Amino acid sequence: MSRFERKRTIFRNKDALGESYQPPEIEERDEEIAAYTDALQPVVDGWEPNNIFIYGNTGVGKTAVTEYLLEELQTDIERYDDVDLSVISINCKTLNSSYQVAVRLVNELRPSGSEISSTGYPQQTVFSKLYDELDAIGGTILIVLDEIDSIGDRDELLYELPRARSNGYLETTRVGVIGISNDFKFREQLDPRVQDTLCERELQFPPYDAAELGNILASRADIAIADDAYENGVLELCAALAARDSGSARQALDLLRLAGEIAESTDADSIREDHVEAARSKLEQERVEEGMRELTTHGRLTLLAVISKAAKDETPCRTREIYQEYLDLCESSETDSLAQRSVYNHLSDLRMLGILSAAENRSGSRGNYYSYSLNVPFTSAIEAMADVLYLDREIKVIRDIADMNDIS
Ligand SMILES: Nc1ncnc2c1ncn2[C@@H]1O[C@H](COP(=O)(O)OP(=O)(O)OP(=O)(O)O)[C@@H](O)[C@H]1O
Repeated sequence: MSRFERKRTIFRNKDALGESYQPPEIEERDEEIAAYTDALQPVVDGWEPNNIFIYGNTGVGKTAVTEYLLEELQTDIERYDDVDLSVISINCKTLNSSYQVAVRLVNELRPSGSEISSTGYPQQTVFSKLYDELDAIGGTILIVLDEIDSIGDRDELLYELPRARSNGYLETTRVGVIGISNDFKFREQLDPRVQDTLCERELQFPPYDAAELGNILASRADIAIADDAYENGVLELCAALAARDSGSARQALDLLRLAGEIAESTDADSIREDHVEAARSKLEQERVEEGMRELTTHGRLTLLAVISKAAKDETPCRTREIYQEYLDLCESSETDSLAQRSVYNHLSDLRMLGILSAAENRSGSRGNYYSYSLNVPFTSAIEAMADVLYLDREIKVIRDIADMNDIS
């Protein structure tokens, strides 16, 4: 028997559950699509395009809907000879200033071999090069800037680009910017003049609920999963778990894909609910581990202090109690401890990462305070910690206490 053999019992087209797959149909976004279509109408009519700003949490279809609609727009517009549309899409994730975004755009537009270097020019020179490239193309150009918040406060390009024509930098070309972001604060932080232009049309994409995620999963499962290869209730469970956590279609699809992989690797004939549960705890653990990789030693010790309180069944608990636990851990691991204020900051970071949750309590004259709990299952948290912290003795004690208290 050969070592590698094809397994196709579970998946018909596994790529259809992957990140780069563009679904042929978009489910559950009719209202957003209608508003988006309306915002794009001037392109069809041959007028100056609107600048559009799309925002919403991660995984709610901002990119998928944009790609889908722009493809339809490009097809439909072929009927009109007097409109010449080009679309340039870039992801700004690794580009954290106007300068870098402008360089990337210039290089996207230039033939290979004549790209410009990413350093060494005055910003206005790069902008002028960009205008030259845009003017050379002519017609209408839509520039999609995904994860636009990465640009930070060096956002001059977002002010200049939409005004380039009225300021005489562009003669023949009409430019529209489509900015996409999952950072709600970004819009507020923009220079008001940038806000006015960039957010000419704003579209918010809300998180999906369980029923919507169920429909998205059902239509994707038709393409991705073999006939009869998932049991009743599996899609609903993936949808419910993702809806409860984030409302993200990406999370729901990831759960289904991983559940399928687990079913496949255990030679099951179909995906069952226990595969979904296993996938959930694996993904959760990955999320905790990913968050923890970013933490400093003291961030990890702070988290371990909360885990230790959870093992004793003493969460939610206040900063001061967590701090005491942290001091004990520092002492037993012979690590110099930080002041309470710093531990407080670590608790906030852990909360931002979604590893901890915090409830605000009112305590009358002494003001409000937070009580913290783990926001992930105890087992995922302690296992992830065991992988990154070399505190075998302390971790074993915490596990024993958790066993005694039936915490899992
Ligand atoms: N309404 C939908 N119908 C079908 N598939 C969807 C829908 N919404 C999202 N998806 C799928 O979910 C995944 C995540 O969607 P997408 O990348 O569009 O999210 P996003 O809002 O752009 O997230 P981020 O802010 O993280 O980039 C993709 O695989 C996409 O195909």
